[in-house]
Amino acid sequence: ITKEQRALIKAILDAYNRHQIPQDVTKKLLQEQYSAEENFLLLTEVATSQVQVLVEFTKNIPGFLSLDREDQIALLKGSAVEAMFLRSAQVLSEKKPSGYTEVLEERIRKSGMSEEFMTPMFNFYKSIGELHMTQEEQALLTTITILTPDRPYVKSHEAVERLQETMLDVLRKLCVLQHPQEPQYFARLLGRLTELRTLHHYHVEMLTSWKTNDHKFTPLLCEIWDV
Ligand SMILES: Nc1ccc(C(=O)O[C@H]2C[C@H]3CC[C@@H]2C3)cc1
Repeated sequence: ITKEQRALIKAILDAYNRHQIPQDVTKKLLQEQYSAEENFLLLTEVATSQVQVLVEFTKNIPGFLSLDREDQIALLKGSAVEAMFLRSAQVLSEKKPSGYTEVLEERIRKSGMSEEFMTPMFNFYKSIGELHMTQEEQALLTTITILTPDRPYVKSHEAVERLQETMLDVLRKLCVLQHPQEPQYFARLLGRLTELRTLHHYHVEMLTSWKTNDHKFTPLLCEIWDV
């Protein structure tokens, strides 16, 4: 790993750790009473807060702000769902003593979300948990998801691809260093990105079913997901 790559890892990890869901949102998850309506409202708050965190994190990805402005928006809109599930999977798989993960899982299960969506989502959470990713790997994998060149409406495909390749190169080297006994570890991480895309598809259906049952979204969620 070169000096520049070490600096890149540090910049991305700092940004990833600096932008987390605010305490007041996680506290609410623990305190509010349980009902499908209340759980849905809390999930809406979690999702909204995760999108805000995602936007702030993305702005700190070295090179992102030098991309074409419209492409920056296209990348954010195209990756929001995947970055959100990646982050919530990482949060849920850290068995924190705060009981936050159990409560979030409980509220997700009782939020009026359809069964057919819940199963793939919790399978994904489990598969992320089994990887025992380091903080750097989590931050880099999220960055790679955001810098996916083939999102809808991305114009300068090559510019995004160059940036993503830089991150993929760093992650590959990091995996070799941090998981020497698992030569396939890097490939397994990238395999999670494929699983994320199927979740993305389920998510669109989940949003539509919530919308048709007149569930309220925040303006930010409506804007980022065009609902
Ligand atoms: N009004 C909405 C509420 C929640 C979501 C959502 O995607 O929730 C995700 C955030 C994390 C908790 C459930 C999943 C993972 C979308 C619209």
